Amino acid sequence: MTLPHSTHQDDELSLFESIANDIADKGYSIHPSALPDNLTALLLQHMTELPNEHFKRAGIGRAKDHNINDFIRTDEICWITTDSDAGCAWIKWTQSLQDFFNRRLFLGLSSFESHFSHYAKGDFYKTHKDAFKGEDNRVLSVVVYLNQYWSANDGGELVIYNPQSATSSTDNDTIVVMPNFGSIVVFLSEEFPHEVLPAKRDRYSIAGWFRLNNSLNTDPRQYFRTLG
Ligand SMILES: O=C(O)CCC(=O)C(=O)O
Ligand SMILES: [Fe+2]
Repeated sequence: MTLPHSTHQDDELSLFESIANDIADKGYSIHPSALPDNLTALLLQHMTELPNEHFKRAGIGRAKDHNINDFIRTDEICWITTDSDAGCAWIKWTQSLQDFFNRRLFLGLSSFESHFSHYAKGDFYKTHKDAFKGEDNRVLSVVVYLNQYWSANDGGELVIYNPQSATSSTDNDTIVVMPNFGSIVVFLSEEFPHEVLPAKRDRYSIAGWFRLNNSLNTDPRQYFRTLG
């Protein structure tokens, strides 16, 4: 008897299901080498071929409070648009994930924004949250990594801290993620302080955020178990 092959759609659905379950249970989800290989490779190729002048020093804060701060983060970013095949393929994938979250968790996510990040040797991003209660409409953070052959000596780990505890690298609840090719991390933007440790070689990633429409006066996150 031949078993039916699992299709690309089956794989995608079970990945999305697993991410959604994790988010509902514990507020974060980590999947090593889960982004489809062809998409990861396309994104890496596009990112490394982008001219240097497309990358700008990343800032912190939004709009009028936006500023560059060498003590907090030193990476360079380039916002992702549909101007390239790679950008289109990525935005299509994130749209499917957004639709899945909205169907499965009734999150009411209405938009997505994301940028490539390049951390050169020595670059870091100190502990921060991606959104602040009542101030921002970023709901879910998504990070994917594009680095082939990353080793434990290359640094650049993402460290995610327990929402309840003060930041300390000896904390038992601390999660350390290597920025390996195709790995996906998703977490509730307001809940988890996190940082990027200094990279010891070029580190390529995408950081993105699913947002809620500002005009909605009911925030569906109230239906989640409170994490903090
Ligand atoms: O690249 C990472 O591992 C995380 C980046 C990050 O936290 C951010 O850009 O807000
Ligand atoms: Fe972040």
